[in-house]
Parts: sequence; C-alpha cells; structure tokens
Amino acid sequence: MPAIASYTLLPLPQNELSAHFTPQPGEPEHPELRCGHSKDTKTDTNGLSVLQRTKAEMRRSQTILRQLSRVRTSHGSANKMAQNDTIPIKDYRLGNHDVFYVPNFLSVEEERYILHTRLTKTEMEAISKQKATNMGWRDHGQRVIPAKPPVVYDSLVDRLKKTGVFVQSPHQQPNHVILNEYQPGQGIMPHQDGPKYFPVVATVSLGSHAVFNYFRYKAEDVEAEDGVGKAVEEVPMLSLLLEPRSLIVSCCDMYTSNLHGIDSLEEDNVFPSVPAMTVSAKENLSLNWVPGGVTPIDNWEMLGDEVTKQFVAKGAVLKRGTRYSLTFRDVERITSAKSFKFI
Ligand SMILES: O=C(O)CCC(=O)C(=O)O
Ligand SMILES: [Fe+2]
Repeated sequence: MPAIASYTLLPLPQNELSAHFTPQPGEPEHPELRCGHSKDTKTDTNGLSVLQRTKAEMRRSQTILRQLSRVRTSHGSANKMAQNDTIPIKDYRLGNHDVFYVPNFLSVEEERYILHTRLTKTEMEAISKQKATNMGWRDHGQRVIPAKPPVVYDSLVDRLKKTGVFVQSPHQQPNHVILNEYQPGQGIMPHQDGPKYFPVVATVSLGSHAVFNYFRYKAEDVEAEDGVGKAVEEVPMLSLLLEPRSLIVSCCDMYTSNLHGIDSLEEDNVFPSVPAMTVSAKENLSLNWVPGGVTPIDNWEMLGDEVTKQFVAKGAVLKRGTRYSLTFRDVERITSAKSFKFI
C-alpha cells in the first residue's frame, strides 16, 4: 500500500514550504503556487496552532482561487471542462471496457494548488485532536476529517458530476476522497475496492504518471497459490498510462469483477498496445512477460500530452517521480451493481 499522506484541507504557510515541484524552464513562477510539504510541527514559526492558522490560510486560499479562475492556461481542455455543462464521458471510453480515461481533467494551476494545499498526516492528527466539526469527509480508515476540504474540491466534485458517472450513486456525487502518495518504487497490490462503495471510482493523478493495471481472476477451479481466495491472472487484461492531471473512471463490471493495481517500480517500460490485443498476444509480444517488464499501453492513443504519446508510440522508459492520487467515491451503497449502468 502507498503511504496515505493526508487529505487536502487547507493551505500551508509559505514559510513552511520546501521546494518540491520546481517550475519547468520557461514556466512562469507563481510564488503562491509553489508546491511543497510542511515540516511535521503542530505550530508554525509564529507559534500559531494548526487550527489558528487555518482560518487565515482559508482566506488566502479563497483569494488564490479567485486569481486562479482568471488564469488562462495552455491546457484548454481542463478549462473547457470546467465551463461546460456536461462532459461527454462516452467519448473517453476505452473500447468496450467499463473504463474511461480523460487527459487534462485538471489544469496545471489546479494540480499545483492541490499539491500545495495538502496537509501532512501529522497536521491532520493535530487537527483531529482539537475536535473540530465534521464536514462529512472521511479518510481511508473511516475516521472523520474535521474540516471542509478547500474550494478547489468543490469544483472537482462539480466537474465529476458533469461527467454523469455518479448520476445513479446515492448522493449523485462523490462524498469521499482519499489522497495517496507514491514515491518511485511504490505501488499498490492488485485489489478490489469492495462493496462499501457505489461501484464507480474516479481517480485523478497528480505530480507524476502511473501505469495502472487491471487484472482478471483465473477460472473458478484454479486455487490461489497461498490456498486463500481466488487466483489472479499474472498478465494484466488492460494497462493504462495515467498522465499527471488525468482522470480515470472504473465502474460496473470492471469495478465489481476485476482487480486493479500499480507495480512497485521506479520506471515504466512501455510500448503501444494494438487494438484488440488479447492477453495471450500481449504475453507473446512482451516476451516472457514478468511484472515490471515491458507493458503494452492500451490508452496510448488517448494520451493528452503529444510528446508523451510520441514516446510511448516508439516504446519508452518513463521514470517515475512522486505521484499523488485523489480517489473519489460515494460511500453509501443503495443501488445494486447489477441494475446500475450509465453507459
Ligand atoms: O492511487 C491510485 O491510483 C489507486 C488507488 C486505489 O486503487 C485505492 O485507493 O483503492
Ligand atoms: Fe483501489
């Protein structure tokens, strides 16, 4: 499992930031938006407690967000999505799979803002001890998150609503978000998210890429190696390159019947998959497929960044940086997966 670093709640004071994401050459430097993480202290250098400073930071975050809404970016698609009434999610479907890949779902500014405002685990715990009120957001272990997520989350939830993927969920929108942190070399074992959630999961990637694999279970009569549970195919049925700022949605059968995971690697060796490539074809092509070997990327034609696309098209080794993911779900499950379809 990756470390669950924190929930993004409130901005950190500038003086506690350490350089984390350095602006690319030629990129305008925006002092408010430099990303970083705080030292694990309960008070800042002015002796303010986390709760005291959060009010001031909240006001500051509102100002930044107002500025952000005026920023014009070259990543037009995120801005267009923010303005449109609906996002045609069907246009982003991966073949016939219950999987949707949307590049540039977030703008560069939103990505930076979210990374800038995340709290550390220690800060989260410091706030929890002070028993602030529950605003309805929960963390992975179902502890209550005692503060309202910043406004940028509202706009992300709004944008997710516009895709229609949560239209049949109990609250018609996600009510739960997890922020995971993956250092290069970290991944997440193949797993299912389980019946606690409505069978739609929407994940936004930030900071770096991941290769996200979906796996089938082996036939009923094949036992797992450890004799516990069902055996899982070693070769992924699908592998997607998740670019920073992209959205991936898994639902329906993909949610209820298959597993997903990310290999624990420092770099991903990728090449383009061809349409309708079967698992056995992939196995042959990948020559003695091993986890972390060469991975055919099924969404390479849908990639948003032209340079990345060209690299993947030729075959490339992509070095991982620190990746964060925000996973949105609706917790209370009242509709059965079988009767649910938005596609
Ligand atoms: O971080 C990701 O992209 C996936 C996380 C995940 O699968 C989970 O939290 O259940
Ligand atoms: Fe998961």
